[in-house]
Amino acid sequence: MSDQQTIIHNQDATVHNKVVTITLNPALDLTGSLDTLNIGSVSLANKGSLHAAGKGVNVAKVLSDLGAEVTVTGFLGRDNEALFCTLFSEMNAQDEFIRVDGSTRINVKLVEQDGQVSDINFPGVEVSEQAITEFETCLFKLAETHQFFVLAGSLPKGISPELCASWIEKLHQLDKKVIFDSSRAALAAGLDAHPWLIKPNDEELSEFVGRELETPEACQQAAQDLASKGIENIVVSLGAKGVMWLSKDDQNDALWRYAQPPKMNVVSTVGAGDTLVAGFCWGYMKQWQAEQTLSFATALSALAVSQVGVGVPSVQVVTDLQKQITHSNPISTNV
Ligand SMILES: Nc1ncnc2c1ncn2[C@@H]1O[C@H](COP(=O)(O)OP(=O)(O)OP(=O)(O)O)[C@@H](O)[C@H]1O
Ligand SMILES: O=P(O)(O)OC[C@@]1(O)O[C@H](CO)[C@@H](O)[C@@H]1O
Repeated sequence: MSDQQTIIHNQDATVHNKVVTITLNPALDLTGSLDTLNIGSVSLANKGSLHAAGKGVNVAKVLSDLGAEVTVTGFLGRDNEALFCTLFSEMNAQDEFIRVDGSTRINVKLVEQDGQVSDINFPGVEVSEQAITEFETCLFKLAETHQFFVLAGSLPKGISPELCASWIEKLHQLDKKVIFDSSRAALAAGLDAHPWLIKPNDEELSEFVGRELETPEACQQAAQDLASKGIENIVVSLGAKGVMWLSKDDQNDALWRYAQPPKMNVVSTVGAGDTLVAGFCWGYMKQWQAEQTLSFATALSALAVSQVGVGVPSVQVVTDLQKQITHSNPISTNV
């Protein structure tokens, strides 16, 4: 890493320990483990679990395990909030979720013995105008005392992609670091709102650019097209193949870094992307050098696939895994 890149990565002098995660459409994840899923007939689950989740909640759990002071917000159904409240209290998180009428959705995750996961994600509760106003007040109050915001997951009924994008833009105008991880229309609208870091997976990137991305070079080209929108960090996750990260240096040159995890014993990949996001956020909060952030986040996410649900069972295991991450040379081109 050149001195200049180190300076760019470390340009914020303050070390941060506080972060806000925003989950507009949280979920209770009902995970069932099966030998094989029989589509169109009966499948028997060997075991099951129900836990509080949703992308931003998962990111919050990982950051909290790492030692961050986490505030969680978004919209939560009043009728089945108990598992969320228990989790937030275990995490010692500040609960700023706006309560809305109805029940938070239950998403079904069917994990087969070979690690393949079938996700059935439901739409979620309807959010009223009044709840939106309450949320906006809460969000911009939190902006008075926080620098890092992670907005992750899909949108519930009542929140348009444009409204979500307007929150990202406003946080950007306030000079906040917004990490944005969504998909489909929400991702498309949010990309024009100057998020500071995005983490599409290769499929989401392909859907956004409207073409197949069969090689790392094709993914890189698509990400470079996005960089022209003024997004500082584009992290493309590639499942078992690892991570590609595009950032810019002072000369407006694109700088690519790549990290590949070792082969893992896959139990469930649900939440691996959220764990990667949390790892990047933590590296920035701790002002680590870029290579350290990348290898840590990659190791953290690789470890996540060896368990059901998210969380950091041992930082030592992450550190050991970090030593097994391989990197290719960064590619430097003009954006
Ligand atoms: N089979 C695997 N083996 C090792 N590491 C993995 C595996 N799958 C995922 N990872 C790690 O987790 C990261 C995120 O995974 P992935 O690209 O599947 O994200 P995602 O599609 O956003 O995941 P999610 O299921 O949480 O939405 C990868 O970049 C990689 O570092
Ligand atoms: O419908 P969204 O918000 O895109 O995704 C929701 C979700 O699949 O994401 C998490 C895993 O990343 C799960 O905990 C949750 O069920």
